[in-house]
Amino acid sequence: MKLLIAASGTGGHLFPAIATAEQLSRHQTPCHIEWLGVPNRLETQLVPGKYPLHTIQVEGFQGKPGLGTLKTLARLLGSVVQVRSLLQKGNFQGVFTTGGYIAAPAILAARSLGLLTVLHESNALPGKVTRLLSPWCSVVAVGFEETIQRLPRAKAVHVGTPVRDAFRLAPSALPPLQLPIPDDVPLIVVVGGSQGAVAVNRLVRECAPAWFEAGFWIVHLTGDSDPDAKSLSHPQYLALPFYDNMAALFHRATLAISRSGAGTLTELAIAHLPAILIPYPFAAEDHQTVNAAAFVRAGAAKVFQQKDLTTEMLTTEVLDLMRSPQRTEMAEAAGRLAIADSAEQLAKLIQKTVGI
Ligand SMILES: CC(=O)N[C@H]1[C@@H](OP(=O)(O)OP(=O)(O)OC[C@H]2O[C@@H](n3ccc(=O)[nH]c3=O)[C@H](O)[C@@H]2O)O[C@H](CO)[C@@H](O)[C@@H]1O
Repeated sequence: MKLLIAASGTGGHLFPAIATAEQLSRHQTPCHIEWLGVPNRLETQLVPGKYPLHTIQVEGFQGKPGLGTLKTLARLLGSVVQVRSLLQKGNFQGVFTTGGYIAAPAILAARSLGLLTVLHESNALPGKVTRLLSPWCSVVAVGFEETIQRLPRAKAVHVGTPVRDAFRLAPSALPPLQLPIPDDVPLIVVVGGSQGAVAVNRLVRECAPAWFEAGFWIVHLTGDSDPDAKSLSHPQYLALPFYDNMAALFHRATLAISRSGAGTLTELAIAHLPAILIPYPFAAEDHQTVNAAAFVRAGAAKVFQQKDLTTEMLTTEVLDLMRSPQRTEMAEAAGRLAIADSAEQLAKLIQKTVGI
């Protein structure tokens, strides 16, 4: 089988696609995979060397309809033509996409050629492209069970969201050379999605002295756009713009303070890690709040809106939670949400749908 994977932009779109691609490559009948992305996005760092990467320019529809919308529409049509030609020349049999802007030309081009298309939607509240184009897909795999009801015209199946291989293997210890953290200390990990979260970073730095005093250590993944990322220094504090070995870090951590992107939530569940969630307030249609609500309902996390959360509130909440048996219950609840074999399920679905 020859498959085009259209996944672009953030870790939330790319890591599940890469995990699925790796799973497909393990199949007895190997699957030839090529990638469709956008120039200058994360895929240009993660994909080359693994799969041939084709890039096109795409953008989303923003704001009120007007001249800008017409230009975007014209560009979308242009990109559909480009993807059609790629699919035809390359003799691809199907398309797999993890949604977002890149999914629109990929699904439309595949559909216009009668090719089979599998879409994975990791968010509880499906994005615009998913809502609009899911009825055109052969099958839509969803990360949250509740999403099925939000896509009444699609053939939707709940498979969870695939995670990187390291999350599915026995947990490895944190490499002491990368993160020298004593074995017996309580550890808070702060993560703002694949791009970091400047507002959360600021809040955490203000709360940190009280947490250090309580004996906690902090690993702070700041992202690379925080100008103050290096402003805090303490023996119990390690700040990094990005860290790869999230599986080892989440398995070692006692509590996470996190945005509520679907990728991170899935990993928190697999690592049985309780969390304080602060949804990104500017995420499209506030979808991170809907993701977080599913974890709160399950008892796996607590959620605070950024606009309501003060330094005092977060300081106390963390101190209380780190000392409370409620954390264990939250960890168990997180574990119940985990679908560890999501990549296998999704790879099988693609194989069945596209026909290898
Ligand atoms: C701002 C925004 O709109 N983000 C969206 C984006 O994901 P975004 O990439 O922001 O967030 P996710 O939580 O889905 O994924 C982040 C991924 O990056 C990894 N990571 C993060 C930091 C780090 O140092 N190292 C590392 O490996 C995390 O472990 C995770 O796998 O797409 C997701 C899937 O549609 C959405 O749910 C998110 O709401």
